[in-house]
Amino acid sequence: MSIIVEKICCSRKGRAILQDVSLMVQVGEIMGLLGPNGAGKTTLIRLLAGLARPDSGRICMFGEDAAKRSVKFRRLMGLVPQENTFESELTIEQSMLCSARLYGIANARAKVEAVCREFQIGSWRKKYPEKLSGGMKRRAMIARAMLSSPQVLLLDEPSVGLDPDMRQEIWQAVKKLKAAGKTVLITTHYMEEAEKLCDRIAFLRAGQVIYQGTTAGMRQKISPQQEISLEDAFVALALAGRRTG
Ligand SMILES: Nc1ncnc2c1ncn2[C@@H]1O[C@H](COP(=O)(O)OP(=O)(O)OP(=O)(O)O)[C@@H](O)[C@H]1O
Repeated sequence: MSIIVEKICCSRKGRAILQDVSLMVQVGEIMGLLGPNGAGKTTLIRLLAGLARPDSGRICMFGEDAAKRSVKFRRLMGLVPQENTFESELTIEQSMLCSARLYGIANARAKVEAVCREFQIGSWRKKYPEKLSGGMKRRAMIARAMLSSPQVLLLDEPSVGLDPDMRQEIWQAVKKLKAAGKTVLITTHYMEEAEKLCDRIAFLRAGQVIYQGTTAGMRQKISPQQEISLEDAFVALALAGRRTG
């Protein structure tokens, strides 16, 4: 098992954000985190990345306990957050070189070359982030996260705000990660993305995992007799929460 999340509870300012969240992600799997706004997806990603601590529960990656905050744990995973994190005064290439040196990668320049080739980051790597489209930046962020050769990639809404063309490019990049045997956890509001990209999904609502399985399984669970779209299944699950909550 690549990621094990066991009974995680997390609160902020006295309010429960995640309640008893358990999740298992297999090695080489693309797992999608779905759910309405405010369900707790980003909070879970932040906990997995070691950027915040849960109140209780356990997170393990490849057998390494997150609570230990070890270098080994941090090196297991690469995080691609929602917002652009490239330095505005550095070119993409300079930023990548800085990251590679911070990671202590021996031949930093060669590694940057290799990931740029892998993720088709051409001559535009010499440009400053403000000159690049959202899709280019997002692809470069995925490439940068790969510099330390992590086993697990955490992608927080990687294709939000991108046109269909750019979105497909991001999907290709994510498929490359899977082909390389990486485990990917991805949050998304795009049902097409979940359907086309994710092996399995977990649906969060008000801080709880209420479904874990395939997208087909979720559609079937909501409407066993008649085939419905994933979007309709999503809305039904989200609305059921509003009625009971
Ligand atoms: N540091 C914090 N202090 C107080 N509340 C917080 C904090 N971080 C998150 N929250 C709250 O926790 C809830 C879950 O937020 P989170 O960003 O994890 O949801 P999400 O599922 O990623 O939402 P979205 O789909 O809109 O990105 C929200 O109600 C948010 O306001």
